[in-house]
Amino acid sequence: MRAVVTAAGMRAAEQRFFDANPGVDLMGRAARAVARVAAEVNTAGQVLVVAGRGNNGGDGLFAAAILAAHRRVLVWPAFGRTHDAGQAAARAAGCQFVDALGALEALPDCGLVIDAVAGLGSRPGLPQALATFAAACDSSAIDVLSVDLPSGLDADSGAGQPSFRATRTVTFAALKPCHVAQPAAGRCGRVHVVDIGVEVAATQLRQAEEADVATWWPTPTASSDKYARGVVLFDTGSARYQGAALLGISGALHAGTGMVRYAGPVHSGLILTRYPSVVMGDGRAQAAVLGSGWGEDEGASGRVSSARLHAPVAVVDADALYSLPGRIDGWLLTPHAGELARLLGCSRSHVESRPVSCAREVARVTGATVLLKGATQYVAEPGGRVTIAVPGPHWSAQAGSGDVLAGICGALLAAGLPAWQAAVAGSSVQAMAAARNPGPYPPDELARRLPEVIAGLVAAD
Ligand SMILES: NC(=O)C1=CN([C@@H]2O[C@H](COP(=O)(O)OP(=O)(O)OC[C@H]3O[C@@H](n4cnc5c(N)ncnc54)[C@H](OP(=O)(O)O)[C@@H]3O)[C@@H](O)[C@H]2O)[C@@H](O)CC1
Ligand SMILES: Nc1ncnc2c1ncn2[C@@H]1O[C@H](COP(=O)(O)OP(=O)(O)O)[C@@H](O)[C@H]1O
Repeated sequence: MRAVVTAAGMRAAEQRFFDANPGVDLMGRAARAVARVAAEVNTAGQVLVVAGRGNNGGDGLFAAAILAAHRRVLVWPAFGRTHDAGQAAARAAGCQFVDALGALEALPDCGLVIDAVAGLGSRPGLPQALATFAAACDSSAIDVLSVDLPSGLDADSGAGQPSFRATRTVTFAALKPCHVAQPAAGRCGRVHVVDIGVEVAATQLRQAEEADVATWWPTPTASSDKYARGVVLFDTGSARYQGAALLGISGALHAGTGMVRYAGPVHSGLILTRYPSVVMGDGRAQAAVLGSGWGEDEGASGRVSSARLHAPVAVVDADALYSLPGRIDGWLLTPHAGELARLLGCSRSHVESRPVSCAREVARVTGATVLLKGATQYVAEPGGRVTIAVPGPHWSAQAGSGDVLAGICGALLAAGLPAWQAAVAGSSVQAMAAARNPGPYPPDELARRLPEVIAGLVAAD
């Protein structure tokens, strides 16, 4: 699990570090890390460092000085003034200083650009000269290494802004929200989190890693039977959305559930032809999956109440989200941004600009865990902790992916995982299956790829 720290949290951690370790050269540590990754990305070519006025520029200038020992380094102080000591070090090391025009002219002869314009202090957007330069980097496809974050992004949000687009980002001590929340995260490239000695406190926002999913995944033992592994009761689908029932069941079976019961309106012939192990009708279950493919069904609250008679907890998806039976501790809600907006009575764009606080609010009010689906998948617990799932490629943005995901989460809930782990593991494993099978697979085909991903995960654990 990786901590995700806001700019204010990072500055506070840095202050605590300096109070305890006066005189330690943190900038030197940061600069050495930048130079090390720069040398990994591009071993010998000319390097162009774009340096801003603040400490981020200082990191870039000291890195320039280190790199200049072995190769030609150009420095563009984008605002004329830069960090004084950093500038002196870069000059002493023989870096050549250029202006905006010189930087643009030199670009074709460079193998790497280091973006050290702004980091934690970055305001959204770029001034014109930098925007022109960043666009030139994009169109020349040169490697860009951003220090702390691509300048122009806001450290604390996932909002897309005119900014540098990095191939790699070197950040310090912990991830920041812009590294993990889309669309900003898509501009960071591969993110290296470097330990520079600054300790960050445990955070309420974290990002899960594959190793977490491997640790949590329920694997059968010699004493397992179908009931011990968990029974999932599905009431999903409708005459119009029959496929939703098949997709959810596929998710649960390919995620390794002990048994599936189906109590929805889709004809048994259709279900059993595809999945002969499904037991038709109600019965005792460890978790239910409700709502996928219901449509605007009149009987929603009756269907939710009926499921409560058979299962202690449920995954609540799609149209069942609007028929919640009061406080539902231990349950899992799986809205996308539009559905969460309807639950909160606000606009979709409001949810998209404040995903963490919106998901937290619904979790707090209902007592359930909320999995907010989308390009970044946030799992908010009633106590306020939010875990971001392992990210995956955007091919998964298609009708039916959410139905499969509800089924996977149902299997994990039935196996006994707490709702937040079921949500994080379920959404992560779906993303991992998509990442290991790049391309436009239909959601049911991707569900069939889950077993090989899960087998690999549990074997590696
Ligand atoms: N905290 C730590 O543990 C450590 C921190 N370290 C480093 O310090 C960095 C933080 O330094 P910081 O506080 O000096 O702010 P910083 O990121 O340089 O930004 C301010 C400058 O940027 C400018 N500017 C802003 N937005 C802009 C934009 N969109 N486009 C263009 N310019 C923009 C802004 O302009 P102004 O507001 O003055 O007009 C001002 O000049 C941190 O990210 C890390 O790299 C490491 O050395 C060691 C460990
Ligand atoms: N941009 C994206 N990148 C990756 N995955 C996405 C993206 N947008 C949506 N998804 C995935 O697609 C699914 C969409 O769910 P949902 O909107 O409920 O669709 P449906 O109800 O049709 O199955 C979610 O599971 C989410 O994981």
